[in-house]
Amino acid sequence: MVGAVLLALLVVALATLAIRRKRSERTHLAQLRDREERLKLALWATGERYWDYDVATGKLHRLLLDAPGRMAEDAVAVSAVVHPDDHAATLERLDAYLSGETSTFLAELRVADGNGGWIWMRARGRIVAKGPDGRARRIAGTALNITATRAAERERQIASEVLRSMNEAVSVLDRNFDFISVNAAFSRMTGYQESEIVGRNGSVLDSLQHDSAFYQHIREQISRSGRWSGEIWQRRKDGEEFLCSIESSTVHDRNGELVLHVAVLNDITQQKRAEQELRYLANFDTLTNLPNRSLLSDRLSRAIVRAHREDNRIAVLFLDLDRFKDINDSLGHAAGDRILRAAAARLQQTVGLHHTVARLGGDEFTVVLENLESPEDADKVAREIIMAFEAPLLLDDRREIAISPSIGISLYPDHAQVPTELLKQADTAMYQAKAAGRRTFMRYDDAMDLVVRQRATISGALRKVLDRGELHLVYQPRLALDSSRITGVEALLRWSSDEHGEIAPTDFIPMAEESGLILEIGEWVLREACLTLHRWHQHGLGQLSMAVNVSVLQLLRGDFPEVVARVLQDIGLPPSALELELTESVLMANAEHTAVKLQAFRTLGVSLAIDDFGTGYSSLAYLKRLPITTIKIDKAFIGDLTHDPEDAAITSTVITMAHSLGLNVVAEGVETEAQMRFLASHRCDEIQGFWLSQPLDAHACLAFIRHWTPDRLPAPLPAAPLATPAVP
Ligand SMILES: Nc1nc2c(ncn2[C@@H]2O[C@H](COP(=O)(O)O[C@H]3[C@@H](O)[C@H](n4cnc5c(=O)[nH]c(N)nc54)O[C@@H]3COP(=O)(O)O)[C@@H](O)[C@H]2O)c(=O)[nH]1
Repeated sequence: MVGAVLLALLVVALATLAIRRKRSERTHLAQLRDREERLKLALWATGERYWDYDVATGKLHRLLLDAPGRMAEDAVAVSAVVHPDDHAATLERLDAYLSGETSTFLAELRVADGNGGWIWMRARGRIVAKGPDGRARRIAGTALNITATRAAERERQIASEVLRSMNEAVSVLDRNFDFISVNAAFSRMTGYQESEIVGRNGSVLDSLQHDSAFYQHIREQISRSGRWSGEIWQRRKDGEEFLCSIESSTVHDRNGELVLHVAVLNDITQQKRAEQELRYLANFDTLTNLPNRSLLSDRLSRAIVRAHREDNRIAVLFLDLDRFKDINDSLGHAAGDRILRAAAARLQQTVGLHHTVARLGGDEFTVVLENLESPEDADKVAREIIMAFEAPLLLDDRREIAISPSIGISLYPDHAQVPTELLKQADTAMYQAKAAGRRTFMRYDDAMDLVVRQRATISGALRKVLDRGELHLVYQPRLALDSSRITGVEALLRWSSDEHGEIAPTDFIPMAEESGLILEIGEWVLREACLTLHRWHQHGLGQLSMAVNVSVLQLLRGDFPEVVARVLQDIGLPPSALELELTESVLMANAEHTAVKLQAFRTLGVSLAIDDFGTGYSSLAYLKRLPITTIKIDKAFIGDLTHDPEDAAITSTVITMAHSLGLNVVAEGVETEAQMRFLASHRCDEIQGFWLSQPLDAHACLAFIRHWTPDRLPAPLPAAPLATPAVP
């Protein structure tokens, strides 16, 4: 009985155990299935694939999973699925892991995709089983398809390589305009290295040329429209500002969300500067910085359009500096340039910045006055300009120079409607202002055109003057004040034209100089004057000398000393009987060259006089270095000698100084006895002028000299009770 009970209990216990085992096995199986499901889900979710590698056989067991729950398993030889090019590298990785060099097996390799292609996998694994010898038997792990990631990475690498090698500076900024990356060109351009600028805001480049609202506005525009291009000022790391052309575009993600701003920058400062320089050169005169002819005609055209619309009047003032050529020749071109610059500044200062002042070239300037109420307004400005030039121009720290302008005025709509005509008429009026004695202005009128045409006709007639024999000489005697003796005469040229009547030398000599005809005419004068003197010598007046005027062109001509020598020789006149009169400007033109020429005349025995002394810019100290024998004080000083203490002072000083240099002094333009007395009392050597005699033709002059008696001079000469010179 006890046995039966024990047996029954045993059976029950065994049955219970069996049931429990079954239950436990079921639970275990269920857990396994659950884990497997989770593994499948995890593998599916991560995209990873499970693999198990048998080290001894080289077989690879794989779980292939396409969708949750759909898992297949295969076993393949490694060599059959791994790309042959990746074998060696993969085995190296495996060795590194198995030797303990790395803690995990990790390799990227190409694996056959089953369709004849290859996919890139990143495999990771660990030893899951070891043999009794402790060596790895199985390694298991997961593999992830990284084909797309690798392609993207490669694209990213190529893109960044391209960026790096680009000449244009490129920056990538996030949606807040913080820098994410920049290329080397960007660093070169801005001075910021990538490490310094990444994370900082784009505003770090904002310059002070624009206010912050300007930059903010641009950033808003970029955010709104996704694109922006334009030119803005930016600032480099060292603070230097530069003009930058920027092309900015925005990159969006797949959902259309703004991700990045990419900006391509170009430093266009130099390019703009070059453009500006070109524009400047095309429109401005580089010497004075005033508008040039091209910009002037543009501005004048616009002014005409405005004046037409608003029914206004415009004036064009054409201004030329008096005797600028002489100054330029005598003081040199550098000084001439300084005068032009100073004159330009004086002009602009006088008319104000709201009126256009332009330089047309040389010493010609133009002023455009707009909104004039009457023509007299233009006269007023012209007068102001002339007054402004009363004060000398500053040449440099030590030197100043007095120069006056002559101004011609034309008016729109009164005289012309187009810029070229207005300029031409103002030019014509300016010439009339010059002819009227310089340092004055003239308003254009139609009669002036006639004068211009006459000038052209005269200039044409001048070419035939020698052939037609229309030239003749008159002679003005010179008197020595100490001996009351006629010492000689000055030959003065006259033109009696059949067509045009008597033409003054002041009108035709400049034309002859302009055309070069003065060379031929000058030689004729020289020969004619020498012939006359030779005749007079033969008439027993052997002490007389002849002064002949020489123009700059004659002096500069290479063989003038030879011409003079030949004429004297041809005629048989002693060189000492000839005096050449040269103006200061003639002497100062090309001073070095001139000095050599002058010496050649002195070697020949010809005397040299400086004509019109005091009107030029030479000093007696300078003239001392030239082989001059005589100075002729200009009639401008003599005319006012008796009224103007300054002229009296200058004249007496010049006489004293010239004597100290051993020079003979002749006073020109003596018209009154009072002047003659003053000059005699100040020991002037000789006089010439209407008081003694007008210029006379050869016959009359010879008669005058023959009949000259010294009793016309009161003897002894008393000291002149005239203006007291300020300088002894
Ligand atoms: N290169 C050459 N120049 C010449 C020649 N002949 C004359 N000239 C120059 O022409 C300028 C004007 O000369 P002109 O009209 O002959 O006048 C001269 C005199 O008539 C005048 N003069 C003389 N005395 C008086 C006077 O008392 N009062 C007064 N108001 N004028 C007077 O002065 C002129 C003399 O000038 P200068 O030569 O400076 O002595 C004149 O610049 C001539 O030089 C020529 O052949 N070649």
